[in-house]
Amino acid sequence: MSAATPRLNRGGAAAPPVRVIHLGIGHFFRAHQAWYTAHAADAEQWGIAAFTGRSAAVAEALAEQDGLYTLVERDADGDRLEVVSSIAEARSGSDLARLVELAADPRVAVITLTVTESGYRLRPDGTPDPDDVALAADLVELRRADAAARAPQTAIGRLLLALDARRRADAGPIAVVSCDNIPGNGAFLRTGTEALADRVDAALAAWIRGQASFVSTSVDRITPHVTVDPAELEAAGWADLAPVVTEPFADWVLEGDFPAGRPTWEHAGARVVDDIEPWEHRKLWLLNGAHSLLTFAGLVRGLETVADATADASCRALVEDFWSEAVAVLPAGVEHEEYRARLLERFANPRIEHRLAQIAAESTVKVQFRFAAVAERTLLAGRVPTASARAVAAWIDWVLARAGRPEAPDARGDEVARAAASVDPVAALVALVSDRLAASVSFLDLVRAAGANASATDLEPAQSAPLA
Ligand SMILES: NC(=O)c1ccc[n+]([C@@H]2O[C@H](COP(=O)([O-])OP(=O)(O)OC[C@H]3O[C@@H](n4cnc5c(N)ncnc54)[C@H](O)[C@@H]3O)[C@@H](O)[C@H]2O)c1
Ligand SMILES: O=P(O)(O)OC[C@@H](O)[C@@H](O)[C@H](O)[C@H](O)CO
Repeated sequence: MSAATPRLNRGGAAAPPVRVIHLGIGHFFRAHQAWYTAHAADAEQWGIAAFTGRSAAVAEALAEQDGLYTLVERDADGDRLEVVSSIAEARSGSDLARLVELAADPRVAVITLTVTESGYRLRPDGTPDPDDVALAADLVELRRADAAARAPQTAIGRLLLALDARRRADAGPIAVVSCDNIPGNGAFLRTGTEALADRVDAALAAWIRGQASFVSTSVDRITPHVTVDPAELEAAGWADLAPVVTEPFADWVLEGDFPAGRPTWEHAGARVVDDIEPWEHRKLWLLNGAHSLLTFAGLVRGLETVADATADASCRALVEDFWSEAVAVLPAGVEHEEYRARLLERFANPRIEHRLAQIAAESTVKVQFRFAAVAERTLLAGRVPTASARAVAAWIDWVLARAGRPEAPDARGDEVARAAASVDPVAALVALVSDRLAASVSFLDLVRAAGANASATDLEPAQSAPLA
């Protein structure tokens, strides 16, 4: 950066007033919810106080530039740069005093979250795992008599701290909006939050049941974790410590109530619907399911990006077959042909370097929500789930090939390692994602026929060599 290039700043102008709290300042939040909020018709009334989930680094970078950052919309034939101005404050997640202060402010109307699927630390049905040590430690924190001394570490622990502050301040109802790729994310988060609140304080649990609205969302914008060349920004006239690259496409579908109001996100194209399930299934199965399948099949073939795997005929055939099986269990009336065609274009964008290794993280929960969900419904419909069995086989082949290599984090990694080392790894791994499928001998046969029939101990080291 040249000494003369100014860092982004508001030039003394005020940021919009904080009316939204966000937990988890990742790439996606900055490409999606913060962008929608900046494009609301009433954007000047809706500032976001964004808190990190773990490291404070991005909050420190944003704080140095008044919360502003560059969103680079990367199309196949060029970049479009935009400075997004909706983050009024960026804070470390450990700044609990500010979180509590804001949650107790009646002007704050919405709490959004992007903390990844595993960041909720909940089981797939939303219930907390009684053996989760981090949640157990947060329950101890949240029960401390001295409210000011409570210091929960998990995302849901901090959400409970915020909701309790609001209750104690009698600041009125609030909407809680999960924006992670989890089916029924609103009900999922409500189940976990209420169950944990029951174990903290009956008054808090009752308040949450009466005053907190849990909104479900389907969120869509491919946002890879890539860096931006500082020279590109310098050429535009500014320097930025926290730019984000995303695709031009964006979609947001929401179902639920906002009892204290919300930005007019529909001004930027968001849709509020009565029943989100069809939209959510279409997006999670077709887009995220295909991303996961391209990842497992692509990595074992030595491929590195979504665009590379999409261009590979064998990976593409797996995806097309999985799509055909998945659309057969989508509710009637959900458009899918144009959606599939558009997905292929989005995946093939050669300038979006979406690394398969990024999507490989937390694979177990994704296989459960994406492949196993389609296989179970196909069986229930009386059909043979050949394509979703192939998808599960691709996951198992990838798991077995990378045995002992911990590159892709997985909250269930220990269970996966035990299953992979068992005498029947196919049955044991399928049991991790679906009891129903594990009990189906014909499904296990389909998975084995698709290629997932190695035992972890049979693998030669060379088989794991091409993996990212
Ligand atoms: N990147 C995308 O294309 C995309 C698109 C749609 C939805 N999403 C959803 O957004 C999520 C985040 O994606 P991203 O690209 O922003 O990732 P990221 O790595 O840039 O950010 C993840 C955020 O989650 C927080 N986090 C992670 N683990 C946590 C934990 N255990 N407890 C609390 N906070 C935790 C991190 O601190 C960070 O703020 C995804 O997991 C997915 O559910 C992402
Ligand atoms: O970590 P995941 O698998 O939930 O998400 C990885 C990508 O599939 C995802 O980030 C997509 O790019 C996104 O869901 C597009 O809207």
